[in-house]
Amino acid sequence: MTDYRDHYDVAVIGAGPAGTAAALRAAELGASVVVLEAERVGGTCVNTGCVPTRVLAKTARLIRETRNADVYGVEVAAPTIDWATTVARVRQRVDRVRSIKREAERFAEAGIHLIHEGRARFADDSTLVLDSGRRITASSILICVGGHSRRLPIPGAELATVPEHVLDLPSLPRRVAVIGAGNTGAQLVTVFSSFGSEVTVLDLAPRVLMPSDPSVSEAVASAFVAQRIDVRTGIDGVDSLARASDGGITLTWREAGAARSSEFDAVIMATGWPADVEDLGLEKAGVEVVRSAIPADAYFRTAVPHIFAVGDANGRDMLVQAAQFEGEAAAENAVLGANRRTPHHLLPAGGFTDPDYAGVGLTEPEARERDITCVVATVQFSAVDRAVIDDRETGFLKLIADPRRELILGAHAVGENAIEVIQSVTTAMAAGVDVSTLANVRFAYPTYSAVIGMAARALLRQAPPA
Ligand SMILES: Cc1cc2nc3c(=O)[nH]c(=O)nc-3n(C[C@H](O)[C@H](O)[C@H](O)COP(=O)(O)OP(=O)(O)OC[C@H]3O[C@@H](n4cnc5c(N)ncnc54)[C@H](O)[C@@H]3O)c2cc1C
Ligand SMILES: NC(=O)c1ccc[n+]([C@@H]2O[C@H](COP(=O)([O-])OP(=O)(O)OC[C@H]3O[C@@H](n4cnc5c(N)ncnc54)[C@H](O)[C@@H]3O)[C@@H](O)[C@H]2O)c1
Repeated sequence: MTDYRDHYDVAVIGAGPAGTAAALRAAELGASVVVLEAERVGGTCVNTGCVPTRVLAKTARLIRETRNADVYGVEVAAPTIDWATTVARVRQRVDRVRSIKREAERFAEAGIHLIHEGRARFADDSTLVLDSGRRITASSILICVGGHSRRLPIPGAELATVPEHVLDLPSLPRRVAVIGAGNTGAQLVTVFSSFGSEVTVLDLAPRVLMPSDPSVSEAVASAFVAQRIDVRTGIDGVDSLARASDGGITLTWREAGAARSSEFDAVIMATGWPADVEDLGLEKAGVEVVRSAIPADAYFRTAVPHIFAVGDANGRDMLVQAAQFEGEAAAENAVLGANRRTPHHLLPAGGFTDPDYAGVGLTEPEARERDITCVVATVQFSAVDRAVIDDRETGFLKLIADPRRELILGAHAVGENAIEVIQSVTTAMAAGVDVSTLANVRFAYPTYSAVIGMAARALLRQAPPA
């Protein structure tokens, strides 16, 4: 039986990517560490986020490829989705990924106590109380609680499905509305459209994937329209959901000053990701919440210096790769009293729509705001042999560099393997590779990453700014 203590050097609330990385690093530095997890270890990413979404994206890819197989002389019957099997496959892959991550075993091997006794809440700035009643005190507390989806505060919101519960839909919906065209919503749009559902996507923002480079938003939205997805961006607001007489859901929204409504079998609300702070008792610890997240400084310290907010909880870069390096840095700052920061400008990210998209670094508007003379080159996938060979000509890579072409400031891609292409550019950026070195790298033939060399050479060909 585990011999739990009353006091630890470090208490970590949440065993997602942030909490796991933080706890392992703190233990490596010699701290006594406890991890308090209310649900399954692994957090959003593996249980309800990235991993299930990626399995759905693979399923979507399979059905699209099967539909086109006859072009290659492969004769197959028109494919359809067996929803129960699709859901079972997602769950099976999630379990398999969980089995290789082995968080609980790694904690045990590192001497970390993992306590599963419900949710943790602050009683004061050094004391946490679990649902079971157990009290834990710690010299440093790392809040790694992640977030949860947001239901709009409108009548009938309870009829909507939030992204974490998409797999609980009883059957594949014929008509789907996705509210919110961020990373989560856009990917679900592609999944359901590929599965054969009629999809409408609505967003208050003027374009899909609003934080991405505008060229990415434009390309993904054009592809959606070509796939007969009803794209409604820049709407004035969503008003209500109501049960329709046929058992469906009537969604009412305002657009261009007029009220509109339509019926759907499922309405998915992918409208944001507030931190999971509602019942955390933060006020008892003197920690504030601003715009649904816990403000933290560059070293992840909250206003209370021995309490840190890490990963999705601080609302900064809600990505696994950010959560992990923030967790490690925060652990070092907590245990060693260090001031370690993290390289947030080098965070590649993307999603599996049709076509895929990805980006790293500054968008073109951000780069131009800093220096209007920055140089930009875009190479279309239709000029890349491998993309033509594979019939994947839709897409591009955009590279942005400083006027002297010494630094790559950003890279944005749409198309097949966009994320892998962007990852290679990220490696070059992390290594401080200048554009002429990148232009001279040899790329294997025929590859998608060859587009990187082409874009680098295109950047060099541009006239220097006057
Ligand atoms: C649909 C979807 C797809 C995504 N796809 C990607 C992707 O492809 N790539 C990517 O980089 N990111 C993706 N993300 C984002 C990614 O999942 C998050 O950025 C990441 O999981 C954040 O890690 P975290 O440790 O901060 O929080 P979480 O992973 O959310 O973990 C928080 C943990 O804290 C626990 N907890 C919360 N409150 C308490 C409490 N009071 N007491 C005890 N335990 C508590 C929770 O149970 C949970 O296990 C996706 C997100 C979603 C929703
Ligand atoms: N592949 C990935 O890397 C990945 C995947 C999913 C999520 N994430 C991350 O998780 C976080 C949450 O992502 P998300 O997509 O769930 O949320 P988000 O906040 O990024 O996007 C929510 C979208 O909903 C829209 N919206 C909000 N209120 C609305 C309303 N009333 N009516 C219509 N539209 C409305 C917003 O304009 C926005 O476009 C983000 O930081 C994201 O980067 C990453």
